[in-house]
Amino acid sequence: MADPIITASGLTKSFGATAALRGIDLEVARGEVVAVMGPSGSGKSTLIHCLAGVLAPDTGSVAVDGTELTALSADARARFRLERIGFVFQFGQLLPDLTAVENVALPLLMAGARRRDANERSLQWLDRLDLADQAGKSPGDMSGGQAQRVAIARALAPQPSVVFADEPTGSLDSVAAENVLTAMLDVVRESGTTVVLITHDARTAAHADREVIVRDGLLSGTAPVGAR
Ligand SMILES: Nc1ncnc2c1ncn2[C@@H]1O[C@H](COP(=O)(O)OP(=O)(O)OP(=O)(O)O)[C@@H](O)[C@H]1O
Repeated sequence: MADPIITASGLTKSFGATAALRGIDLEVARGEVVAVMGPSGSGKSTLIHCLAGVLAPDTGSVAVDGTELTALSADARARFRLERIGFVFQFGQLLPDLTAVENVALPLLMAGARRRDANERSLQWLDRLDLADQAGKSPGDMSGGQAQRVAIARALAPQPSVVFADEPTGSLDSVAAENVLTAMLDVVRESGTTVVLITHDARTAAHADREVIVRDGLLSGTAPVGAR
């Protein structure tokens, strides 16, 4: 691969007697959108947690955007995640007492931005996700799809090297899921952000550039979307 932003090799990870990853090699190109699929319990979440530096693998190495994560201390990995990695979860995990604009500004403030700049950038990202009119609302006063788009704005606003998304539309009905996914991928492709997303849904995976299948802790296949 010409310009991989993620290079993982020989990843293994066990939890007690459970071997969650049993030797995974994976490269992801800069700007690529990769869908990770596979049965429940096959190791998908463990894989993206290792790629994102949330978990340290037992063996193997992970490099993201030129930084060897497996050589960093837990503290240094946490700093790296804050500055360079975005996360979107199935349930947005927005802070309920903050407004949309405050939720999106939070990681910018934590990374050292001034409040005024953080608010300005936060508003710009909300606008890009068609949420300008929701900026002052708290998550409880929005639809599930709107709240998920706020979570996406929050993940993208710090301009991370890679966004990891774990079932980002899994809690939404199919119409809302399609809208949220399309909104996310529009801004992702426009900004050239790399995305690795876990999904059980073939329609969601169809929006990616490539599918990667995980089975029993191993990659059982990888193919460009549309090639199957
Ligand atoms: N923190 C943990 N402690 C113990 N076992 C774990 C832990 N995390 C994952 N596992 C086990 O590792 C295996 C892989 O789990 P993982 O969550 O990576 O699978 P998954 O493919 O993401 O599943 P799902 O699609 O259901 O979310 C499973 O057998 C799971 O029970």
